[in-house]
Amino acid sequence: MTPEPAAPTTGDPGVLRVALLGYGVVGSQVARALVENADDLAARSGARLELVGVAVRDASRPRDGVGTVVPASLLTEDAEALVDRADLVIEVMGGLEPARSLIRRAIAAGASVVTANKALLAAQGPELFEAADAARVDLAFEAAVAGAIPIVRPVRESLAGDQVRRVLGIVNGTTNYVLDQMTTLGLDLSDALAEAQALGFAEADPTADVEGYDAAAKAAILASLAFHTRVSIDQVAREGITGVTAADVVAAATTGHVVKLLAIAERTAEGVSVRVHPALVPAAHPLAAVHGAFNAVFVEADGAGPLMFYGQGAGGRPTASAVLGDLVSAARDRLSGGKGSYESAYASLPVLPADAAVTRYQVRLVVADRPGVLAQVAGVLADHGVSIDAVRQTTGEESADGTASLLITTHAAREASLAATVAAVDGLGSVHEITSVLRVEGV
Ligand SMILES: NC(=O)C1=CN([C@@H]2O[C@H](COP(=O)(O)OP(=O)(O)OC[C@H]3O[C@@H](n4cnc5c(N)ncnc54)[C@H](O)[C@@H]3O)[C@@H](O)[C@H]2O)C=CC1
Ligand SMILES: N[C@@H](CC=O)C(=O)O
Ligand code: NA
Repeated sequence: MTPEPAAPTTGDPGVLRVALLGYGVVGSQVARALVENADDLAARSGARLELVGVAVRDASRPRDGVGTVVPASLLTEDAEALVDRADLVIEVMGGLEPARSLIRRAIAAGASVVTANKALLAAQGPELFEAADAARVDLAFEAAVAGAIPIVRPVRESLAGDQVRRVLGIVNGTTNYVLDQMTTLGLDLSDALAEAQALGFAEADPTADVEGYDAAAKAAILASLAFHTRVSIDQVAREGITGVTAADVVAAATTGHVVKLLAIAERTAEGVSVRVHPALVPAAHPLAAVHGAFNAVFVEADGAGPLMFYGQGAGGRPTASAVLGDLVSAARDRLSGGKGSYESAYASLPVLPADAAVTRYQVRLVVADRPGVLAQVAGVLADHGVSIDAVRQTTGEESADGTASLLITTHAAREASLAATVAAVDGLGSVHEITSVLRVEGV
């Protein structure tokens, strides 16, 4: 039997009660907009969106905007009680718990939920979506992927009649900011990361950014939507940017590339492949021009062809914009007695292992500078079925220590073949060091 649609519970059909869970970088901007733009939001929603409380860990701590924009009396440390008296719940506290339990509690009570929490959705999304579907309430999450950029809605709704083949992009603002500062200003990773944290781009634990977990969560969400298949974060092949050195960034520039952390989700004949890793992108590619905390996502679909989405992927106000868009939609759905779009996982495609991915590579190595070494290295690649596209010697023939630096670019090869090849090359007596192995994308 279809459950009855959830209905506003205030008793006043002209008011919807909004609970805000979290008053950090994003939550403080959401609260500000709810108060300052109340009339516009009411006109667009069809009801006043009344902020009835803000859950924080320590209500006595002074905070920007509290006591001026937001009445201090709205702050509470009792998130459960707050959820129990809301029609719409905004979860911007982050983390798995208590966010998950509070969202479950809200849904069970018939409230609609808006969240920016990609870590939670990529780990436990299916359970939450099923609960929301059963209760016929919205669980909206545009802010969870690429901040302000409308990407969740286009992939889930606008492309629902098409066949998406590939999603590729920059989906983490912090790492893009860090790599950009390393490339353009020569900053080191830790200094650039400290700046990104100060600007409010990074996660509470920035390891999630620099080790690629945040991008992997977003890749899992996008792949799930694009391919109508459940993909969880642990099915995403992940490599962060902590292994990217200043020398990699400089070497990339000498070959006309920039280093970017990419998220790639592809539909292949065998299933779905989802990966996150640093990659060399040609300097002329549009992704190379994505600077600071901006994000960009390319989507390729059979009918639509190529699509490109670009904008601010992190930061309080941009992310709050996505949260508020979802809030207005959820309010409208509620007032019309229905629920917005459903998540669909009907295709249930197999999610392929990491080593099935196929891509091009650039390998930098230091070898003994003597005749026959290049042929030896090339032979190892050939033995493993990895074909060479170009070889470049990057130190002159008169190098003082008798070594030469080589830069080998391969044609597309399977990840597994490349890994075996690199191990075999590393074992050659004439090879002193493999300096870096980076994938090449966007060619
Ligand atoms: N900062 C950004 O640019 C973006 C953040 N997000 C997501 O938005 C969410 C919030 O991020 P930020 O605002 O940056 O984090 P934040 O760390 O600045 O703020 C989190 C807030 O939640 C509160 N909080 C955490 N646990 C709590 C608990 N158990 N009880 C009560 N309050 C609690 C904290 O005290 C803090 O006020 C996260 O899920 C994040 O991944 C999504 C897109 C962009
Ligand atoms: N830490 C994230 C915030 C937005 O999702 C990022 O840097 O992209
Ligand atoms: Na978004």
